[in-house]
Amino acid sequence: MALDVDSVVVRYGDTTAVDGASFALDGGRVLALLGPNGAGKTSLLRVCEGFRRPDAGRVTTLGLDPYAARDRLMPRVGIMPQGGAVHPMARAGELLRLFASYAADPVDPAYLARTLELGDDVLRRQCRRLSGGELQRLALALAIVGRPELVFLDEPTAGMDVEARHTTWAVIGQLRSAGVSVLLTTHLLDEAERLADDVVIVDRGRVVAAGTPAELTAAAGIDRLTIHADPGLPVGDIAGTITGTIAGTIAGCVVTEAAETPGRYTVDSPQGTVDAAAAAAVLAWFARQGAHVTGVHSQRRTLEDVFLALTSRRAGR
Ligand SMILES: Nc1ncnc2c1ncn2[C@@H]1O[C@H](COP(=O)(O)OP(=O)(O)OP(=O)(O)O)[C@@H](O)[C@H]1O
Repeated sequence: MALDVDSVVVRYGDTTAVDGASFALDGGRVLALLGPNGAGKTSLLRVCEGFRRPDAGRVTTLGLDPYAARDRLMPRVGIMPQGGAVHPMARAGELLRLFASYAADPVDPAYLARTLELGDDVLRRQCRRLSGGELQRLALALAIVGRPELVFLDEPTAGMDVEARHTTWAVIGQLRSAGVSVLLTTHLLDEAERLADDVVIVDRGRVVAAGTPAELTAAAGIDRLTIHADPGLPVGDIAGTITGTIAGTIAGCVVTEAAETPGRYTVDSPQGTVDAAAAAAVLAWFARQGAHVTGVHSQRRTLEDVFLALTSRRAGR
C-alpha cells in the first residue's frame, strides 16, 4: 500500500479542516481527491507529504510516518504543490537540472522538458516570467524528475489550456503504467473520471464517498431513460398495467412526465440502473398506448452528478 490515511484530523485554531478522514491508495494506482473549496484536500495532502503532523489519527506513506521520517521519504516522493510554488527568480531550466541533480537516478531533464512541451525559450526564462500553464508544467516536471514511487499533485491542471491538460493526462497515464502511485486533487470531475482508478470525495473535512468512478456512479442509481412522446399519457399507472414476468423488471421504476416539458417522460430506478428489460417493457407500454414516440435517450449519471448530490455545493444547503 502506498498510502494509508486513518482517522486523520487537522485543525487550524478553531477550524477543523480535516475531520476524521480515512482512505488508502494502493501501489500503482491513481487516486483523485475531490471536494469543494475548503473541503480539506490540501490539508490532507500536507499531512500525507509529512509537512504537518495530524492533530489526531495516523498517516503511513510508503510504509513510513511521513512527519517523523521526512528525510527518508523525500527522495521517494514527488510533490507538485498548488499553484506551482517555485522560486520566482530562478530560471526554469536551471531548476529542472538542479532537481535532477538531487536524484540518484533522474529522468533526463531534456527528455522530460520535451515530453511536457517546455521549449528552450521557456527553460531559459525566470519562473516569474512563465505563464500559469508553463509554471504548472514545470512544477510537474520538478515533481517527477527524480523517478518517485509516489506523486502528490495538487490541482495539476489548474490554469492549463486544453492541449497542456491532455499532455499532463498522458504523463499521469505513463506514471501509472510505470507503477508509480499518484494522489491528485482536482476540481475537474471529467479529469477524475478519466484518470482515476479510485475517487475519494471529501466535504467539510469528512470522506463522504469512496470507490472507483464506476462504483460511485452505479451506486447513485443511474442510467436514466428519457422518452419523448405525446403529452399526457397516463404513466402513473404503468406498473399496474404491466403483468406477467415482465412486471418484475420494472418494479420500482418511476415514470414521470416533466411538468415544464410536456411529452418528455423520464424513467428512473431508485434501486439501481434502468436495465434493458425494464426499458423494453416501458417502451412496449408506450406502443400499446398507440403513442407516437419521437425520441429515446439513455443517460449515464456522471461523477459530477454524484459529487453535486453529496457535497455542500448542492443548491439550498
Ligand atoms: N494555514 C491555515 N490556517 C488557517 N486555516 C486554514 C489554513 N489552511 C487551510 N485552512 C482552512 O482549512 C479549511 C480546509 O482548507 P484546505 O486548503 O485544506 O481545503 P481544500 O479542499 O484544499 O480547498 P481548495 O479546493 O480551495 O484548495 C478551509 O476552511 C481553510 O480556510
